[in-house]
Amino acid sequence: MKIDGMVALVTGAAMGIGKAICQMLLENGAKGVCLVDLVDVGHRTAAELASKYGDGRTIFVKADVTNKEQLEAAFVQTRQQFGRLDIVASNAGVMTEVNYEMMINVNL
Ligand SMILES: NC(=O)C1=CN([C@@H]2O[C@H](COP(=O)(O)OP(=O)(O)OC[C@H]3O[C@@H](n4cnc5c(N)ncnc54)[C@H](O)[C@@H]3O)[C@@H](O)[C@H]2O)C=CC1
Ligand SMILES: CCCCCC(=O)/C=C/[C@H]1[C@H](O)CC(=O)[C@@H]1CCCCCCC(=O)O
Repeated sequence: MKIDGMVALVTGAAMGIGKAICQMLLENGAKGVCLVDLVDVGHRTAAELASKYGDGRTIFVKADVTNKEQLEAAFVQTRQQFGRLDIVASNAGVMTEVNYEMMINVNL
């Protein structure tokens, strides 16, 4: 897939598969990537990717994907920062037997 110049938003991007998706997008020419996650580690991940792939190509928005207002704010900030939004990777997910409702809300 040709992604030169495209802008992406990736949820659950602070670590794991989400972080790897961000790396893949940046390596393949994405103009910018918005990392969305509810943990502060996302700040460090965005900075690490910026130092590797170029300043101005990543932003981090702290948001819980189950919170409509926070998630919408992430979409708005992405468009404000990069001027467009082409790709959304809905990657955030949890697996827990303790809080089934929360698991469904995050994963769906
Ligand atoms: N690792 C695996 O073997 C498999 C993973 N998956 C799916 O792939 C996705 C990523 O998995 P991993 O990278 O292994 O998980 P991970 O646990 O390493 O990373 C998940 C990220 O999602 C974030 N997150 C969790 N709840 C959130 C919320 N409410 N709002 C925003 N961010 C939230 C976490 O803070 C974390 O940074 C998940 O959806 C998982 O269900 C599916 C099958 C297998
Ligand atoms: C197949 C189990 C792999 C577990 C290794 C792992 O890294 C777990 C990651 C979880 C992450 O923290 C959030 C998740 O949802 C991941 C677990 C996904 C498990 C899928 C199991 C599918 C199946 O039952 O075959």
